[in-house]
Amino acid sequence: MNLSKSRPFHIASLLIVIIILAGLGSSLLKFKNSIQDIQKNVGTTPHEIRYQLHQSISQVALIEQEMWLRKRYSLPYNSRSMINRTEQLKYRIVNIRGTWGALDTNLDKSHLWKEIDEFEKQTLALETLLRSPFDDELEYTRQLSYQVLKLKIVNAEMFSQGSKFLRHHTENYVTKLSNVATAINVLIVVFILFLGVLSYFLLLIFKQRNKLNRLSKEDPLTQLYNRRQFNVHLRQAVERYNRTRTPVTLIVFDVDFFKMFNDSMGHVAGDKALQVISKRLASFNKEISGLDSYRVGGEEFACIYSGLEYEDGQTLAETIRTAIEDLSIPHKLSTISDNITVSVGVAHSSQFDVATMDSLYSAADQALYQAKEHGRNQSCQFKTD
Ligand SMILES: Nc1nc2c(ncn2[C@@H]2O[C@H](COP(=O)(O)OP(=O)(O)OP(=O)(O)O)[C@@H](O)[C@H]2O)c(=O)[nH]1
Repeated sequence: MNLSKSRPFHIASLLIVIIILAGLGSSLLKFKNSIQDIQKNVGTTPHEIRYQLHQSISQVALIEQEMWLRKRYSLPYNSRSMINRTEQLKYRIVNIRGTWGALDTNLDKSHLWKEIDEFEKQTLALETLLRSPFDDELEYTRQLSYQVLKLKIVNAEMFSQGSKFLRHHTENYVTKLSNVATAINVLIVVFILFLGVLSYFLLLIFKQRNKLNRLSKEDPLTQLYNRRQFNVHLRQAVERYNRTRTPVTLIVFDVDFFKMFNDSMGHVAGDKALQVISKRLASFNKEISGLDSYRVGGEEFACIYSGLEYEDGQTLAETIRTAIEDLSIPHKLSTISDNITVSVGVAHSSQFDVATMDSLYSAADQALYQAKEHGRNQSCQFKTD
């Protein structure tokens, strides 16, 4: 994977994620507002309007009833009580206007305003009549009954128009509500899909990252740690030694006469032999806690072990050397054995006042050279002068 090429892809993915999240956020906000809107315009406000309309009906019914009682018991009509009732009706009209005004609807309300105006006109006419002096009681009673009747008729009309309007309005909102519900369903599906796609891409990115991370540390032929990781670990071990005096043993070894092995057996067999040796080293890593093995060159390997004393370094080197010989990989052209052997060099941090990566590595390499010089298939410890 080309990292420089994948950067625009990552930026684009990030932008898409941000846009989708922003879209989801604003949709949820709209959804919350819609719910509040529906609550107000389908619940609270229509309920209040219905209450006001019913109140006006009962108020007019009370006026009519009082008229009838006054007629029956020959009481005066233009009493304070009757005038009070019309005043309450006027107050009711103000409330009716207010509640209708608060209803947020896209339906035309103009005919409702006309009904309310007419109702108010008839209420005022009744009030004027009640406040007016009269001479002819019979005629006055007739006019009053007629006015109450008119008031009752416009009241009934206002009530029926209002109820009809509220029914349409509610149906309208229920449609809107079902649209909102559909939108929410779509939103949920989109969100789930988005989460699915996001998880898939995240998984892909993590897998790629892990793979890249592993490849940057691993030797492709043997799956041992590579030279780069060897450098990192050796630097850390040496720094720790200089800080805390935790001893570091460095073992480097090289297959004997490997050129001849390749020449006689072929490169593929050479590769296979390197893999078999590496597998044995990998099992050492598991068996000996704190030991790490590396392929540091073509047929050159290294082991780092922190915590081992100087005297035990060569014992470990010998263990590794004999284990490789015991693999019994036939080497026909070797002049020292029938099988593949290795020569090993060992260096120990205690051999330096201030150890460095280079000094330790160069010491182990010198010891390896000594092992080769002395006939191969053996291990040598670095000797200080
Ligand atoms: N098959 C195979 N051969 C490799 C690989 N890397 C290096 N080699 C071979 O390892 C051989 C190393 O040869 P030399 O450095 O001459 O050492 P040698 O033949 O092992 O002899 P001494 O080290 O002196 O015992 C070369 O022929 C390289 O081609 C690899 O990955 N696979």
